[in-house]
Formats: sequence, C-alpha cells, structure tokens
Amino acid sequence: MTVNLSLVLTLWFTGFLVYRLFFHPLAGIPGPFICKITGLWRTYRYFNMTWHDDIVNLHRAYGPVVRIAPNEASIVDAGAQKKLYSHGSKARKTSWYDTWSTSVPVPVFFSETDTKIHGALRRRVSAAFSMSSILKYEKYVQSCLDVCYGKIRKHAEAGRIIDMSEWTHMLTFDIVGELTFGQALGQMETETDLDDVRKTNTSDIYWAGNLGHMWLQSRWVNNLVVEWLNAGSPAARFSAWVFEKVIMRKEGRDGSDREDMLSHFLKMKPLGTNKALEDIEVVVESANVVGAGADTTAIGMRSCLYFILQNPSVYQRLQKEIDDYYVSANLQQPISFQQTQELPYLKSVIAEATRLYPSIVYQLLRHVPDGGMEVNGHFLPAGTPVGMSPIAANRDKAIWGEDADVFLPERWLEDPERSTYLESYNMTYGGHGSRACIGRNLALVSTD
Ligand code: HEM
Repeated sequence: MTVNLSLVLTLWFTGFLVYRLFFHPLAGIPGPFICKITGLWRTYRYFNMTWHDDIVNLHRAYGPVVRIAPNEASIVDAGAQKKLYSHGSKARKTSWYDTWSTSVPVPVFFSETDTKIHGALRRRVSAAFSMSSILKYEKYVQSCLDVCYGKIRKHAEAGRIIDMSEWTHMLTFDIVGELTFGQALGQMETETDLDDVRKTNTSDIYWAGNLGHMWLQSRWVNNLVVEWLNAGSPAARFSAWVFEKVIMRKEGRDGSDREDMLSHFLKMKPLGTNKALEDIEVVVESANVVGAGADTTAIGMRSCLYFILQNPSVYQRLQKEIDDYYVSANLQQPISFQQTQELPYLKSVIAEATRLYPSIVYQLLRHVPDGGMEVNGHFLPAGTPVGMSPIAANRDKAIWGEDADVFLPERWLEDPERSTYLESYNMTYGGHGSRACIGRNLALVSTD
C-alpha cells in the first residue's frame, strides 16, 4: 500500500512537472527554470523588496515576454501596453487585487475586477480628483510646504542632518490629511509618526502587496488571531483610524468647516438604488486617498531629490530656471502649480526622475482580453494573467532608446512630438486607461 501511494505520488508529480515544462500554454515562453515550476520565486523576490531590479534584469536577459510564474507572464512591449493599459482596454484586473479588499464588505474601486462596477465606483469620486478640484485645495498643499520649509530651515541652521526620506513622508501624509480630512495629520508639526499612521500604512501595503499571490492572501495578517496578539492587524488599525475621522466629521466633532474630499465622499450616491450610503463606503474612499496617495507621492519626491542632488549641473539649471521666472514674473509669493507649468526644465526633471524610479514597481496584473494576444512571436491565450511593471516598461530600450537607464531630462525637451510619444508610453501612473492613477493631479500639484 505504502509503495503504491508513493508510486502514485511520484507519477503525479512527474506528470505535473512535465505538463508545466512542456505542455502548459506558457511552456514556450522564456524565463528562469524555477519560474516554470513554481510562483514562489517571484513571491520571494516581492517579499525581498528587490523586484525593481529583478524585473528589469529578467527582461534584459529573456526579452519582452518572460514567464515569471507557471501561470503568469511579464511583458514589456509597446503594442501590448496599449492593449492592456490605454483607453478602451478590455483587460480586467486579476484576482491578485482581491488582497486589497479582504477586510471590507463593499466594492473597492482600486481592486474591483468587474469593469461595470469599477466604472460606477470611479465616476462617483472622479470629480473630487479633477484638476479644478485639486487646484481649489492648492493653498492647503502650500501651507504644508510652508511648514516643511520652515522646519527644515531651522534644522539646517542648527547644523543637523536632515533625512529627506522622512520629511517627504511626513509632508505627503500631512498633504493628504489636509485634502481628505480638512486638516494635516500632525506629522510635521510633531516631527513624529503621530497615531502610527505611516507605520501602519506602510505595513499594510507591504503585507497586502506581497501576499497577493498566496493562498488566503492578506488574511494571513488580517485575522482575529493577529488582531488579538497585536492590538489589530495593519489593515484593521488603518481602517479604524480612518473610521474615527469619518465619524468625527459626521458628528461635527472634527472642527473642520470647509469643503474637502471627505465632504465629497459623504455626498456620494450609494451603488444600490434603494440603499443609504454606508459609512464603510466613505471609509474606503478616504482610505484610498491616504493609502494610495501619500507613500507614492513621497517616493516620487525622493526620486526627484535623488537625481537633482546626484547631478549638480541639473541642480544649477533648475535653480536658474526658477530664479529667472521669479524675476521675470516679479513674483513675491511662492510659485503656484500653474506657474510651474511654464517651467519646461522643471517638468522634464520630474518626468525623467519618476520614469526611472516610479513609485509602484509590482506587476500591474490583467487578464489577456478575449481573442488572446500575440507578443514578440508568443501567443498568450485569453484569460492568461499578464502584467507590466512600471519600472521595466519605463526602461524598455525599444521605446526609450539605448540610453533608457540614463537620467536625461533633455529627452523630454527634444521636440513636442517625441515628448507626446514618450508620455503615451510612460507607465509611472499605470498608463492612460480607465485603471490609471486617479490621484495623478494631486501627485503633480504636490511634487511640482
Ligand atoms: C507619484 C504619485 C503616484 C504614483 C506614481 C501612482 C501610481 C499609480 C499606479 C501605477 C496605479 C495603477 C495601479 C494598478 O493598476 O495596479 C495607480 C492607481 C491608483 N492611484 Fe495612484 N499614484 C500616485 C499618487 C496617487 C494619489 C495622490 C492618489 C490619491 C489621491 C492615488 C490613488 C490611486 C487610486 C485610487 C488608484 C486606482 C485607480 C483605479 O483602479 O481606477 N494615487 N496609481
């Protein structure tokens, strides 16, 4: 009996290996041997936080289509990019995104895979993210910048070392606080991680993102046992923090009397026709802004600072462009976002820095749409999970040229046609389709 069982298991395992290696629909796609057998290598690299290098190296080694797990291919290809991430794309998000929804009993528009429901969810909040809405809030962004500069100046004058990674993080959390809840989150004022909101949010993103490919996904960390042992899982603590803010606003206890994103969310129409808007729907949307907007924008700012400080000539040219503008416009107050749009070099430095180090580097997973897709001679059947990593796409030499890895703001200034072409392939904000970043305007106003 024991012999028979081990024989059956051996035969099953051999058949399983032979299928994955030779007969699977993705068998002909190149990639590391281990990835043809298991997805654990990719998941390990996600956890290891080296994916930004791994995925670029994989494409350099294996070409535009790489099998990164038995059932998953990574792509960098101009045609595929348009099919997956531009307007009118029929490609749906995969169940990897469920990892962001597990603790919430209502649809979340970041992770919703049904295109109709996603469209309705996105439409009801899109006005709050439009450029005209964000520009109405610009004075609150500026007030955060004033606090930031004032504090940094004081530390600099006292000869202290300033950790700009920390300051950009505090700054962007305060900005999203101003815009979402009508008040800064006290990060810069106290120079601490007040309420542990940054730590909780970072930990939530780390676990949810990395557990997305695993069975049970983020339930490994968002469950009653973890909550009991740890006074709340990261997601539960983060939601509870947002929930408290929503309830305080509803009960008039938060002291805010101005229009902000939360007031927009409280006026949203519920999705079901004869239902009342539930508090949890408002919590989800508010959490989206803080969760998806603060960390990403801080990373964008760090990318810009990194390249400016690494390149003294860029620093000098930028300084001159800004100084000249102040003189020619006889500007007495801080430059506004719309005025920064008249500074081509500044815009190109930001575009180039965030191209090379985009804030999100994981695979933006989609199912291949009906009819399948041909990429670089490989046929990918309909339904196959495929994805592009913004960093791999943004360093694709076929689009960006042999100098794709070089920081070259001038590439955006060569001629307007070339710059429009490059922007149409820029994946920093997830492409240009219906699932691209809704917070891009806020990110730009904060960074510029
Ligand atoms: C530099 C800053 C930012 C970058 C680089 C960035 C990048 C991205 C990317 C790549 C996606 C696509 C994700 C995917 O397909 O899996 C995305 C989606 C999204 N972003 Fe951003 N983001 C930034 C700032 C923000 C801000 C400030 C907010 C909120 C105020 C925000 C809210 C969202 C939301 C809600 C989605 C989901 C959109 C949907 O599925 O329809 N992001 N972002």
